Amino acid sequence: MPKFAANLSMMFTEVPFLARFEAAAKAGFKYVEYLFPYDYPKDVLKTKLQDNDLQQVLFNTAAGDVQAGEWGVSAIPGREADSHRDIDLALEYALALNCPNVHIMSGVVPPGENYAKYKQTFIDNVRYAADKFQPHGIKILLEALSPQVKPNYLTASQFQTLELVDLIDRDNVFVQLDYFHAQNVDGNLTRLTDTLNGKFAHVQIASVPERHEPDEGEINYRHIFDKLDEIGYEGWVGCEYNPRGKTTDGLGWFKPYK
Ligand SMILES: O=C(O)C(=O)[C@H](O)CO
Ligand SMILES: [Mg+2]
Repeated sequence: MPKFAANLSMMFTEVPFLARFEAAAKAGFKYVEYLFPYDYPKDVLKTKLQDNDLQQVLFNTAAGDVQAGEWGVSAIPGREADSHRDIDLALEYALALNCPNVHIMSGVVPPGENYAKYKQTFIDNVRYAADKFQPHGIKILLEALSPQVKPNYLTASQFQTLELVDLIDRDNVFVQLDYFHAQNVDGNLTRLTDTLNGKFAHVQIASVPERHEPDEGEINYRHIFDKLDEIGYEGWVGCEYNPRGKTTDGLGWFKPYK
């Protein structure tokens, strides 16, 4: 049975971020993920996890200058020092929060730029991270983002990310399989799951097309959850969706998994 993690960046937004840990625990979650921890001291977040008996299972490297259109810097040629700084900071937080997975954001490739150079820059920076994280047993996750969410992101297809994982060639680097993006770009989710089996180490879910609770839209998540059980997937499933209304009003789908 899948282990579900509440995504505190998108769920429980009825309350301030630091109150979402308690809200998620009260709703029955034992695991949490969120985009970025860096606005808060490590000990504040650690206390929130401990007080609510929660395990952190994922967060991202920093986004860069979002106002300027950045969404990760690790693929941007010339920004290697920023990438390594972000990776080092992410390692500090992962160790402090006992978090087993870190998603390294690649970045946007502006039209007309040299895609191959961005790709090689990302490969080199992820290898830097993989070698630093390896001794601590922390996994690195790479994610494809659909163009309607993040135009010109380094990878849009799960197959592009799978190629990166193979080229990077490190034992602790895996695909972050977000079924919302996978359905929007690749489809064929059952066979895709078979293709990625052994190469993905985190899953995220949301309905398509609305990115709401996994109990509506064109993906049959009951089937997906059974598929994950069938292949023996032992990672977490991040609930990275925008609730239709009040978060707790939309948790009927979660009841059988508490
Ligand atoms: O956007 C997503 O699906 C993610 O999981 C990243 O964390 C942020 O782009
Ligand atoms: Mg995602």
